[in-house]
Amino acid sequence: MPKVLISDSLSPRAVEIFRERGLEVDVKTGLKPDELKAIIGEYDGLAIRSATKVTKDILSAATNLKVVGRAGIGVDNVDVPAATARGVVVMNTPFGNSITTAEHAIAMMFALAREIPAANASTHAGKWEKNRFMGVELYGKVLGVIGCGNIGGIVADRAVGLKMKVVAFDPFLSPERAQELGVEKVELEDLLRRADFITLHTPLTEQTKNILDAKALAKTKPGVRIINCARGGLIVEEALKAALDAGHVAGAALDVFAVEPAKEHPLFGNEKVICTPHLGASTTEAQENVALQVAEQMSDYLMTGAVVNALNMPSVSAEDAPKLRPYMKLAEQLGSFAGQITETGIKAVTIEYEGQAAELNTRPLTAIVLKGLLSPLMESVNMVNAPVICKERDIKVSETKRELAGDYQTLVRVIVQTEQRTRSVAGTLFGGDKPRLVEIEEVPIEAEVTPNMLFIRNEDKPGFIGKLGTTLGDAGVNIATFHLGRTAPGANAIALVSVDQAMGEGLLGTIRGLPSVVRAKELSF
Ligand SMILES: NC(=O)c1ccc[n+]([C@@H]2O[C@H](COP(=O)([O-])OP(=O)(O)OC[C@H]3O[C@@H](n4cnc5c(N)ncnc54)[C@H](O)[C@@H]3O)[C@@H](O)[C@H]2O)c1
Ligand SMILES: O=C(O)CC[C@@H](O)C(=O)O
Repeated sequence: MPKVLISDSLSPRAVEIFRERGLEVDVKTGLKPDELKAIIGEYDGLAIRSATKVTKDILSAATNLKVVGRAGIGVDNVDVPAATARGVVVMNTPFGNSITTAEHAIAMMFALAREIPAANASTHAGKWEKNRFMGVELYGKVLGVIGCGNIGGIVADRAVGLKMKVVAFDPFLSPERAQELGVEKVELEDLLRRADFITLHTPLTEQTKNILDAKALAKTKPGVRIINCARGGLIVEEALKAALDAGHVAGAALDVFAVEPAKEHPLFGNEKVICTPHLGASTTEAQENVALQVAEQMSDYLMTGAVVNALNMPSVSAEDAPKLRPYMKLAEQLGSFAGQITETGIKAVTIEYEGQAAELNTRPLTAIVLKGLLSPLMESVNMVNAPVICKERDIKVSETKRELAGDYQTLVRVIVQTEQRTRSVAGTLFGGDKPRLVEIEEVPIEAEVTPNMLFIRNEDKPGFIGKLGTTLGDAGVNIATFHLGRTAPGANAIALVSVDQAMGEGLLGTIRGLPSVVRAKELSF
């Protein structure tokens, strides 16, 4: 039974769902990195929010870990490349807290416009400072949205409802989506110059880090108010302090900080600054949503192989997972076969899907072909990191799909182009779920893949089969099955022999020395 650790505070719904789905679950929050490292090896899944840092070091001890599930959006607390390298799927819940976070940004904007926190504190202190707090209306003001994805889009929609004019900077925002939202797509400089309020909703990336630095802040409209409910590193906090102190920025509302938890900060105590402790996603509804989603996604993956919302792996729906299962086996066998008969550097791989196979979600199949292909050539390859390894090594990967599959209702063919030649291997499913090889290097054959196999390219001449059988028999190697194929009588032929044990280089050398043998290779699966 797969075992999951919940290491941050998640809604109790997550525990219920894991148990209902037949998983064992432990809840251990507030673990120090060393404490997490000491126990992570026991778990197949790790469910987190933002407090747990899933570092390379933690992952190095995660010997059984298959999936990290982030109950939320940002995965900047997970070393995704390190997880990918170890074959750990990283999932998030991209929509579960979007409305809640957008509402927090809108609440922050109202709070800034009317200085509600300071007025509240003053009134509680019995001061009744009616003349001290003079706010501004939102009506008719320009809101600049930096990052107009899920959350930015909801903020823009709400702001349009408040009769604000919304301008958005987001290189990936399509003109159609901008029109649909009723926002004007602008460049960053334009946004900075025009906005009365600026709200940030991008992920923290190399491009967005410090997007509001001293230079950018200097270009903003005097009296601008800034809201950040995305990530701390988007604003240079010292530059913001200087702009507030100079009176250029009228106010800032921050839910996120460069270093969290932020227990001390140069902006704390400043009346122009409103702070919340990363509460953007903290509503009952959002926490139920993300806990439920992450538990379901992780359970699906661990119990059925379905993949949803993964950042480092193609999606596989729960409906597709059982259909794909026999194909996954076939695809891995084909990839492994091709990898084992390939002797020189791989330049390109083409995976052809024909007939029924062409109608499937082929991305996971291609990923597992690549895993099979690379496994004989290097260590620690899995279907999560195999596509990345191919990219890093300039191995061009392509897929083709065809409706008709010749003699077969369904066919997968792997074509590997090396520095010297092209090799191919194809297979089908017999009875819908039994993988069979049906073509090797364009020669038709019909064989089941078994743990130990001998692949021979030979000249189609009499006497070859007898000599091979005698050689294997003399070496005490039992033949389980023997498959032959050729393109025409006397032409190039292949033999694929399933044997009951590994053979070793000595015996293989003898086989290579037999008349008619062009090439012999021992394969293991
Ligand atoms: N405060 C919180 O509790 C809280 C809660 C949820 C999400 N978040 C943060 O909010 C961020 C946004 O979430 P989302 O669901 O809207 O993500 P999203 O992926 O839907 O949207 C992000 C948008 O940023 C845009 N973007 C990327 N690079 C950009 C750049 N260089 N300049 C301008 N725009 C750029 C993208 O095109 C995308 O449209 C998350 O990454 C997360 O860090 C915070
Ligand atoms: O889990 C949280 O409270 C914060 C979540 C938020 O930062 C996110 O990226 O989804």
